[in-house]
Amino acid sequence: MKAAAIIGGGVIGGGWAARFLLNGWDVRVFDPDPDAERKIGEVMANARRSLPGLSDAPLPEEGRLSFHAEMADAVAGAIWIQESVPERLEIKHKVFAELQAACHPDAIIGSSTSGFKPSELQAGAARPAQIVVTHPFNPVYLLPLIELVTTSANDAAQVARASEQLTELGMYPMHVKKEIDAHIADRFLEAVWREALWLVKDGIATTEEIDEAIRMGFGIRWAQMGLFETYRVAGGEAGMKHFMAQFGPALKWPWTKLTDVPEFTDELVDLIADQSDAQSGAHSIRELERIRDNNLVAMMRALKGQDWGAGALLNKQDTRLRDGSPLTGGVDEIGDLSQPILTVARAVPLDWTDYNGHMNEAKYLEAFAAATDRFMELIGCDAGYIASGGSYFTAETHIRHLAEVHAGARIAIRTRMLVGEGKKLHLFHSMYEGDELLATGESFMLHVDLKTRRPSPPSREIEAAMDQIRSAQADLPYPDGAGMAIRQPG
Ligand SMILES: NC(=O)C1=CN([C@@H]2O[C@H](COP(=O)(O)OP(=O)(O)OC[C@H]3O[C@@H](n4cnc5c(N)ncnc54)[C@H](O)[C@@H]3O)[C@@H](O)[C@H]2O)C=CC1
Ligand SMILES: C[N+](C)(C)CC(=O)CC(=O)[O-]
Repeated sequence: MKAAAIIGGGVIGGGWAARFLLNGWDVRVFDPDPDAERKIGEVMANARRSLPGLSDAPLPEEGRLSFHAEMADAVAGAIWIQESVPERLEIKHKVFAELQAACHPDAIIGSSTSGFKPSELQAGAARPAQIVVTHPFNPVYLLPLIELVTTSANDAAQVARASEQLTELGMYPMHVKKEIDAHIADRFLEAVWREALWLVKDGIATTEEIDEAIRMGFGIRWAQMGLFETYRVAGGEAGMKHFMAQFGPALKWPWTKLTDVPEFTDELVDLIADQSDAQSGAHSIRELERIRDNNLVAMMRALKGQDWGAGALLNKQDTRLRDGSPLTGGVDEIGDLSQPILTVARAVPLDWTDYNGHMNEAKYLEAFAAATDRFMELIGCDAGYIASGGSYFTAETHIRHLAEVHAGARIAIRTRMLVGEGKKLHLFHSMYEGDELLATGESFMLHVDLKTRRPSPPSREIEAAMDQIRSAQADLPYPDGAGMAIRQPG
């Protein structure tokens, strides 16, 4: 089991703790705040309902979380140390000195700093080469980008190791080789924030109007294509050169206040805080976090469907998680066939839940359909076979709901083949959380010729795989709840 030490468990340290824990790492926290344990507990509750369901593959089991009164204790055995203490250079230097006196010299020390250059963090350190910037984005448990900023003190092997660990955590390490204050993304965010502050100060727009201007338009566009790709499209058929020729001159017009910052007078701070209260004060911060997480999960899962941007990254992570698991391969590769076969193992995504606060009925069919697809693949009815003209069509389905299922629940589906002979395939799926039976789904399918759209016998290989499963499962009793119909109560 890998261990990470979290030094500073506030907004960002808490998010890092969740990212590591939910990816199977043990996490050891040091934070002098007596409320740190409660705060991380609340971040974990949000993360547990949102992060695991981003994946359509099984995540490792959650790691163990522990809190330590001494920094030296927290770093014992840690191969990754993530510093997320307040953004003050003298505090960070003091923390690095204490850390390096106690931690393993090969452990990576990543700093969450939003603005300091790695050379500033490394200055005066006992082992400068051990320290890199790993700048995350809030919420760290959902957003993949990490700006990995290094100096010439950091060797290539260390940078590769850091990138590898971050990738394993489902993140997107972007190696920023040329250090600069505030890295890449924060320079951008600061520029936008400065401009917004002027718009409020000058009475042009309220905080709410500015947020609407972002989220009703270019914000959605940025989330999927960024800036340059969006502008390339906006240049029409002539592309980027035409876009630059048309809109470049406006950059010199007096549209922006650029690097000027409005004075943070009491008046300006009150104006912005009051507008923000009027805009969002009906919700607590935890409620806003949950709304944000619901939206982020829905958007990222939509991008998964397009295999694009952050969604493409999630798909790659699913492939890594499935690799070597019993959820890939054919009948000869998955081992014991004598028990119901594991066909799905995943967490329930937030966007599978509904107004009743539990998994929507349509999603049971989606989960059981995934189990059927996996079973078809297992017996040889995979993408190649389907492309050659054979497949199965479902003729009848019956679902029973036996217990409530909530967002983040780690479910497993085990599948019995009740009939697998000739063109007939009759499956009985059981959905569990741990040992608790949550639902069953029964499907009757017919093998078809995709050209004639008529029932037809499957290939010899599929018949042989079904024979193998049938004989391995011959002694299993007929499952409880199979072959039922809806009856009149009483
Ligand atoms: N809040 C944000 O949106 C982002 C912040 N960051 C960076 O993350 C770092 C932390 O920021 P936040 O989490 O927002 O701050 P925060 O104020 O929420 O948390 C800081 C935590 O550090 C603890 N702390 C203070 N002195 C400590 C020490 N000597 N040893 C251990 N813990 C100590 C505090 O008790 C507190 O829990 C900063 O460097 C910041 O620039 C990075 C990305 C986004
Ligand atoms: C405001 N901030 C500079 C601390 C923001 C970040 O560093 C990244 C983020 O999450 O927006």
